[in-house]
Amino acid sequence: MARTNHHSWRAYDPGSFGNSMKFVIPTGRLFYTSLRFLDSIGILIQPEDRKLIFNYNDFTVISVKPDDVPYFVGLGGLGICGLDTVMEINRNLLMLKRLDCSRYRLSVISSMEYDLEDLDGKTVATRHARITREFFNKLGINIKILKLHGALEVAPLTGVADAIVDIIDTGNTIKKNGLIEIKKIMDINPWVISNKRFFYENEDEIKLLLKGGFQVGYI
Ligand SMILES: Nc1ncnc2c1ncn2[C@@H]1O[C@H](COP(=O)(O)OP(=O)(O)OP(=O)(O)O)[C@@H](O)[C@H]1O
Ligand SMILES: O=P(O)(O)OC[C@H]1O[C@H](OP(=O)(O)OP(=O)(O)O)[C@H](O)[C@@H]1O
Repeated sequence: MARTNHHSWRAYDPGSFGNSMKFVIPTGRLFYTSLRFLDSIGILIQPEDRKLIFNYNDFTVISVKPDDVPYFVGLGGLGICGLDTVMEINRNLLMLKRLDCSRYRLSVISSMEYDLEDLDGKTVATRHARITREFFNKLGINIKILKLHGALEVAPLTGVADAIVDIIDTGNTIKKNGLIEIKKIMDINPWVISNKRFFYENEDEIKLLLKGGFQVGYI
């Protein structure tokens, strides 16, 4: 297929490996983790301030906001993304390889020593509305969800919400703000993910690229 501009998804043929394979990585905390992983499989990217698209041999590496990685990978190619983001945004992707280099957890957090049942009828603020709804639904606990985009810790401290569902890494943020982890919902590792069609059309090459020995699974 003729390829006029390999930066454009329109010109991208997910069925053909090799000639400019897309690898979508997140900006933010996982950016350098992603570059280290790419380095380990032979894709050497030199980061540059404000630069979002990088080329290395047959690869085009594209950095987008973490929440947009599943969308771009859904169009074709491979990517790196936190498990929570895949579950929140697009579950129709393949989880190829778990990267054990770093780990977060997603937890229910509040300023009070609530039991989960105490949150029945209360408001929970989160960026992870889908995961939060499913978690409380499974327990038969009715909550109102307030969708916020960051600095969630402010919500229980100002009375805007009774609890939050948010990421904990070192625990410094909740400690600094006098908040308590009530219950862990899930551990979050970064994963190498793939568009399904792209994977099955290029399975051997991708396995070789990722050095094999990994499980292909659905969530
Ligand atoms: N150490 C980690 N382990 C696992 N997943 C991570 C880790 N760091 C970040 N993530 C993933 O990245 C997502 C967004 O994290 P981050 O805090 O980097 O976003 P952001 O602040 O919106 O990014 P940006 O700085 O570009 O605005 C998380 O929801 C999680 O999926
Ligand atoms: O346990 P810690 O190591 O303190 O990390 C947890 C904090 O990190 C994330 O926010 P981030 O820094 O991405 O900023 P945000 O609030 O704008 O999302 C998360 O939402 C917590 O606020």
